[in-house]
Amino acid sequence: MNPDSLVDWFTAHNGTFDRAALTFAPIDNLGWGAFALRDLQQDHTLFSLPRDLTLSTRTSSLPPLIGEEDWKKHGLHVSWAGLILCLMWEAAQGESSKWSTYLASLPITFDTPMFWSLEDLEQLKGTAVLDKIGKEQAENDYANKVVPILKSRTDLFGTEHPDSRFSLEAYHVMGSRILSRSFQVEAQPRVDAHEGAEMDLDNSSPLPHGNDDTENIEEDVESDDDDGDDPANVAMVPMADMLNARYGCANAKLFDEDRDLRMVTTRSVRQGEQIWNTYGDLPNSELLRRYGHVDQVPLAEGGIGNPADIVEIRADLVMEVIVQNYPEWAGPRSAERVDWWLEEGGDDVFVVDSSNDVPEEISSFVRLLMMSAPEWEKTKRKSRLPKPKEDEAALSVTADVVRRRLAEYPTTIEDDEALLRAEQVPEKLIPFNLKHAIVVRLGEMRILRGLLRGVSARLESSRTPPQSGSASESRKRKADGTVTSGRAGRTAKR
Ligand SMILES: C[S@@+](CC[C@H](N)C(=O)[O-])C[C@H]1O[C@@H](n2cnc3c(N)ncnc32)[C@H](O)[C@@H]1O
Repeated sequence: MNPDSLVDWFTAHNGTFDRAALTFAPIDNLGWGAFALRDLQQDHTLFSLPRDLTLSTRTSSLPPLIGEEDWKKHGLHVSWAGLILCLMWEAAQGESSKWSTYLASLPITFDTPMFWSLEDLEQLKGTAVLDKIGKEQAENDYANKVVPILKSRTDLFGTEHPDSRFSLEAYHVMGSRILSRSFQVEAQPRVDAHEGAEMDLDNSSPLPHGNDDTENIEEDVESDDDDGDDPANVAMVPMADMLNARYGCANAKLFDEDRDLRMVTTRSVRQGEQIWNTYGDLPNSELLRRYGHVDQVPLAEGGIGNPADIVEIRADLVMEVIVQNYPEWAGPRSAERVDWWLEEGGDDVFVVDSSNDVPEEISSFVRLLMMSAPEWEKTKRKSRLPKPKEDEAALSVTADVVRRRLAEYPTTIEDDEALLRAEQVPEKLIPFNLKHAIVVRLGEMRILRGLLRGVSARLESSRTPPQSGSASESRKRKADGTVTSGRAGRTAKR
């Protein structure tokens, strides 16, 4: 990559670039990055570009050549297949494409799990990454949408199949470029009443690419009133995609104006400082999946990690734990209740953050599965998810779920900490992918351990014997000397 020729190309196509304000330089393990050449005030425009210099299905020369009817007939308006085809098409045009210098500057290799070996992927077991890589879905799209149009329009794509410019490999490379570098750019900028003419690209972080999102995109494309995920809004934005991002470091952002897009400083920047965009302060699992890197910054509680880390817990694991470990608590017809939960808008995955609190959705879901038959009938009639309640049932189930969840990782926290400690010896450098996998799973396991500690402490205090003699306690005392505690009536020996 030659940043000077990129800047020359950019300005020759009506982009503006403040050469006195910023420059690009390579950085160890981050690729290229932007740096301030002098002290900059907040609201300084670093560069700007006209909308027609972005590369999307709206601006590429390919869609008009295929025609709207055929484009839709091949499903190229749904998911990223059409945009990926546009990128392959523009790259195949060589110098005659408006974007040739830009496309030539983009990476062709990636550190994302999409390109990992099966052995490396094993190291991600238990994390939120594995189910979301989307390789199979991308390959289905290629086979079912792209190959048929390649074959039916030999006047455009030639007769040689597979042509390396339109191969599956090229499809994955272009998909990964979109995944790690694209922005959400709407046809007409939204007017933000508070910010006047200048509009913040709220979704300016690059969009995800993969099978998990494809379905959402499909739904949104079909819905007239919400085009938030419309693939036509996904665009490559030359120059804006040269900025790196790190948790809490953002000092610049892309703004969408009537005629152009502008990269503007959002706070003052000192000479020599890196200019950081934001990718939305994502957890390491998402950073790795989309961008192929992880963030490690100093944490408030000590050590390093990513404060945005989260852990996903599947609702079916919670149900499994209740049915297996608490059959006496489980209300009848769990499967019917789960279906109802999903129909009422409940999630099938619960998100745990680093607050050590039981997510309200888990408490609500546990209540639903444990309520008596009459309570269940009443809840159904009201058509409202149960109010979350962090009682003994929710705490006990959560503790068991967390233990089960921790067992899904291939290692323990202690194993991974030992691996990282061993890396202090220079000749014991951990291979790149393994290091990333360790950082992702360690962040997740620490969140789970924090939650388990918090839940165990709260359970312990909820079981502390109350002052004797209260009327309600004597009502709960049983003849066999056990005392029921909590709404689910779990017994505890005194
Ligand atoms: C939008 S591009 C940014 C420009 C990129 N560095 C380049 O050389 O073209 C996103 C890519 O930059 C790299 N990157 C961005 N932020 C990073 C960070 N905090 N740590 C490591 N790599 C980072 C990752 O490879 C990511 O996929």
